[in-house]
Amino acid sequence: MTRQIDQEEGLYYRQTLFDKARRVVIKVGSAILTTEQGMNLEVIENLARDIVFLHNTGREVILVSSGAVAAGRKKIGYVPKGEVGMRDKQALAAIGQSVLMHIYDETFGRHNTKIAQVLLTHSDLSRRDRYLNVRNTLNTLFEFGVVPIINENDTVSIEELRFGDNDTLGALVANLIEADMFICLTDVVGLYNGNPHTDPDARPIYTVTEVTPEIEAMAGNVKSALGTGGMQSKIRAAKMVAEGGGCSFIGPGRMNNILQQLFSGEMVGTFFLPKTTRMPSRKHWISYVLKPKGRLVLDGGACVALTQKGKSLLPSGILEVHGTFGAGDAVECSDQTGCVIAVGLINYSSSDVGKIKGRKTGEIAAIIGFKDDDEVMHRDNLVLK
Ligand SMILES: Nc1ncnc2c1ncn2[C@@H]1O[C@H](COP(=O)(O)OP(=O)(O)O)[C@@H](O)[C@H]1O
Ligand SMILES: N[C@@H](CCC(=O)OP(=O)(O)O)C(=O)O
Repeated sequence: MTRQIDQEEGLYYRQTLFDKARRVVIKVGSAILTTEQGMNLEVIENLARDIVFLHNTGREVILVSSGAVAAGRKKIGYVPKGEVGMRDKQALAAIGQSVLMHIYDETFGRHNTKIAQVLLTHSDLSRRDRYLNVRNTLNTLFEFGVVPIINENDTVSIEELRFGDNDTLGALVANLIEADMFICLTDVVGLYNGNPHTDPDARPIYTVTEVTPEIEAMAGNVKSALGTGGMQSKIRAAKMVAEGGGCSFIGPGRMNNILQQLFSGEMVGTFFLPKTTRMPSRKHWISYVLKPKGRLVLDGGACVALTQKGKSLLPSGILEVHGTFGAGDAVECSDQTGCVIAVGLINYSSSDVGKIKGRKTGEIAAIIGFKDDDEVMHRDNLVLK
């Protein structure tokens, strides 16, 4: 049952948590960065001024900026016949990314603040060594007093292995650097209980104590003309951040001095409280960064062992193996109805699990010729869903 809180209590949490936030990730969407004519320089100027204000309070700030594809479209006057295909988007991002960074460099420069460009692909975060390396680089940029500006490296990203949207990328970056606050700026005032563009009765939600299926259902499958993820991916992002122990905010990117207003405790937009128990960073990475390569179907006993007794997964409880994976890959576990109950790092390849499923741990070596681990998935590498 979600805890309901009134406006006054919501305001108290907001003021306390914004005040305490030292590390902040701000994500800005294409919807507000562009106008009919080109890049929205007024919004970018406001944003830069606002970020510099935060930076000058001693906070460490990262900007995750969309807009490369939109900027590329404006630059070459690209008018798509239908939905813009992946191939065109990759080329448009290559054109627009430099336009975007040029504008940021000039704008932040006018406020005596230096910026850095960091372009990431999914594999930069899914390989643990690269993940930690990105963290080191961002920490070094903070030490240099520079504001990192991050985008997905769309031009070289492979369709099946993309973050897909910058809301997700922003949330993953927030967890990577253990940010206190993830601020998602968009073209609506916040989360409504229905799409405000189409539902006249839609009402704003000021505080979300927990991202429940009911909250997730508030976002239909709708987005702005230039946006990618819509409200759905923003809510999912807020959930990821909450699991990692951070707060999130979704609100109006066109509002003047929005960041200054937020940090002085104004009741604008939607504020998401953190979870009281923080998921350890490594488990968060397994759960949200890695893309599962397969699925195991477990019997009733194994489901109970994992979900209620905190046990590791042994071969005897596995009924079926789906997909092709190697040792070390992320694999989902489901019950017999297909409901996913956990995800974790597997110790054996799909062909080996296929051979040892339903058998006793003591039989592993005899069946496949070796035994590196008793468990197919160790509980330290396993996250319940
Ligand atoms: N419940 C909701 N509350 C607010 N906005 C919603 C809701 N459901 C869908 N939306 C849509 O989400 C859009 C914002 O997402 P998106 O277009 O991806 O923007 P961005 O480019 O900033 O990421 C809004 O313009 C609105 O049409
Ligand atoms: N990486 C893409 C943006 C992807 C994206 O998530 O867009 P948006 O929904 O506007 O935040 C770009 O720079 O155009």
